[in-house]
Amino acid sequence: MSSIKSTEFCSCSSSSLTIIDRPNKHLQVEIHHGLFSGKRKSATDSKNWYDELLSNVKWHRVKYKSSRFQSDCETPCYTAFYGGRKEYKPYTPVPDWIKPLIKEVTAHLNCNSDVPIQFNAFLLRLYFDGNDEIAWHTDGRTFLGAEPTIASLSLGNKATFQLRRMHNVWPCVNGTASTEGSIDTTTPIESFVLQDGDLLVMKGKTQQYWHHRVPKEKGRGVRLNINFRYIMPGVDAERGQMTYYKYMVYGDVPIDQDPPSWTFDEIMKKKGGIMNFVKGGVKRKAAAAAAAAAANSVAVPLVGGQTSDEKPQDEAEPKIDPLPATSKASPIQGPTSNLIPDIQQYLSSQNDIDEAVFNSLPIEIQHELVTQRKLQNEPHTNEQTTKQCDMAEKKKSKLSGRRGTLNSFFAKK
Ligand SMILES: O=C(O)CCC(=O)C(=O)O
Ligand SMILES: [Fe+2]
Repeated sequence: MSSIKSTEFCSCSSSSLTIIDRPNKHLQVEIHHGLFSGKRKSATDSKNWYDELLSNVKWHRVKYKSSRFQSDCETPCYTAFYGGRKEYKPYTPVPDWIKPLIKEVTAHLNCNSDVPIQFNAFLLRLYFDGNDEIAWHTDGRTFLGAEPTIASLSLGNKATFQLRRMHNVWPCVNGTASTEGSIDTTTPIESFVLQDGDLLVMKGKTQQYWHHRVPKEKGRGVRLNINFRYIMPGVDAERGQMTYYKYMVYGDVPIDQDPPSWTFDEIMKKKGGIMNFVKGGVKRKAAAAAAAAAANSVAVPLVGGQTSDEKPQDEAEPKIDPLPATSKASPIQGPTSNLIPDIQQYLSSQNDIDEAVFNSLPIEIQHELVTQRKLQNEPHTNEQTTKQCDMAEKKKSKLSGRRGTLNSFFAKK
């Protein structure tokens, strides 16, 4: 394997790094903070990768029948998969637009590493909101090697990433899948908050001894994750690659057919028609605002579901305590502060509206909703002319047409 150590793109010196190295617990994790966020563009590439992903990726929500459970399953977040080994099928070449990002992540890790690091398989996840998740799992697989280096880039909304120690996670003794009984309850769960642009790296025996997950979190907005792995040639690699494509792309759709997929804009529409209101150019801001708003909201992990590229989870989730509150979202910032009383009144009167979701909406939609409420509630005075009433009625009916879609978007889940 040729060395790809390079300082060409290296920004190691200017990024802060958290290193967790606990050999007695077989835990080896690094977090390279804020490396690839929109705010801190790299020296060589001015693209905002969050926007690039939202514009370019076609996402899947994979459905498959679990033979173990004899039931229909759906992955708990949107997924895509690029690469693997060309000699195996299925194989989707890594698209050109994402190559500079991969090059940069790889170069960055190599300038901090004595052994050459390379990646050929890329798992992409879109967590649309706090109901999307990935449950406890290990990334450990024979075809990734005994001690794989797995890098994971977070973009957009912050999220909680947790690790729990296991006794028999991978490779499982006697082929028995890990169960609740295998959790090392004497070792506390590790929790990190991954922010926009953080690159988390798991190394050494971490996959052999630890599960990780991203739990559901109330109020979380759009988050993206790219997971960088290297499928080694040889034993099990072909089957392994097939498994990735099955659980990230095809599900039960045969590989000679096109699996269903959606762009981010289509997902937004599917989620409740918000794009009907958002004119070109504003949509990225809407997603960015979603990230910012939920970043300020209180993080409360809920109970997990099932993994996606991994086999369905076969264990009851332990309930974990809610995380401590960080900072509470302010109802609204910036030029619309004169609307604060109206907005507060609006939010307190709308039991079915999630405040974090409201805060993430473009300002003009916030205005529209508040105006809509005022129109509905304000009694007409005797002084009102017929013309004014007509106009108000017209506006009311225009807005109520939009209301259904917005309400379904807002509905607290
Ligand atoms: O979204 C994340 O941070 C983690 C994703 C993950 O664990 C995986 O893709 O295997
Ligand atoms: Fe993982």
